[in-house]
Amino acid sequence: MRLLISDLTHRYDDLTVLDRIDLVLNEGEVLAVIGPSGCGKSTLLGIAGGIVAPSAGRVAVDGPVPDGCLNPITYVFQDFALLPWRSVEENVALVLAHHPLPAADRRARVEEGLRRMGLWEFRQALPKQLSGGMRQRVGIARALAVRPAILLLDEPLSALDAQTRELLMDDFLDLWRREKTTALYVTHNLDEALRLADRVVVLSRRPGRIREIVTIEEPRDRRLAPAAQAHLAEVRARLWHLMKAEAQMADREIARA
Ligand SMILES: Nc1ncnc2c1ncn2[C@@H]1O[C@H](COP(=O)(O)OP(=O)(O)OP(=O)(O)O)[C@@H](O)[C@H]1O
Repeated sequence: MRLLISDLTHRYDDLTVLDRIDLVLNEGEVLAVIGPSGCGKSTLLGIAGGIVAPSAGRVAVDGPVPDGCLNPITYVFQDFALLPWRSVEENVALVLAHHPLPAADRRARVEEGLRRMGLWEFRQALPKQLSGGMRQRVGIARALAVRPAILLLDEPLSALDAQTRELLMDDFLDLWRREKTTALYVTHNLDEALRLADRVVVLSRRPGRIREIVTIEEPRDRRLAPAAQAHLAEVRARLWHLMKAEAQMADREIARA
């Protein structure tokens, strides 16, 4: 399934946050969105997920809904958004609560999501008994339980320390190696974008406009290999050059406000 965003503009009252965004997320593609603080990245994700109605323009999906998919476009949140009084498996099951499913199918989906994220042994734990990384794995398992066609990830690793971020990135890579994933991935972090994305969309400072879309040619699996480093360093320099000027200007605007 593809996600098509055309001529999208969004305003909160007088504040224009996104300006004429045209973007296609292709099936099987991971598209990272980076840009300075406040440039409208989360708003873009909210509009893509149907939570925020755009002021102008359109978001459409194209292609058949895959078998077993209960919610074609599904979120993974930055702050995990788990219910603290529910166990891991109950948190995952929650997204299935409003779907009329046979009990066996419900159980199978929960188990599948938990196993895919290495959480099966922890199914009866409460969120507070888990590390931050494990909590985010629960958030991902919950998203997977609906078998989404498109994942929307809003800075999913930003609440985690650097080591845990590395581990979670490995989890994403494992998951995406095993099965085709289509994802829009908002991040502040250039290194995450360079490890995980097929293409990187650089937004300008607010109002967010597309400054450039940079393709990372190196296959994801080979990005840690020495032979990939020259290409990745070149892409990183290009992305940083684009981001730096925007971030500096955004910083000055925030300082003046
Ligand atoms: N519901 C809202 N009502 C009014 N203004 C909002 C609302 N949501 C966001 N904004 C403002 O819109 C702008 C864009 O916000 P958004 O969260 O989309 O940016 P962002 O790029 O994701 O920011 P960050 O990188 O800091 O997370 C910000 O100035 C924010 O304060």
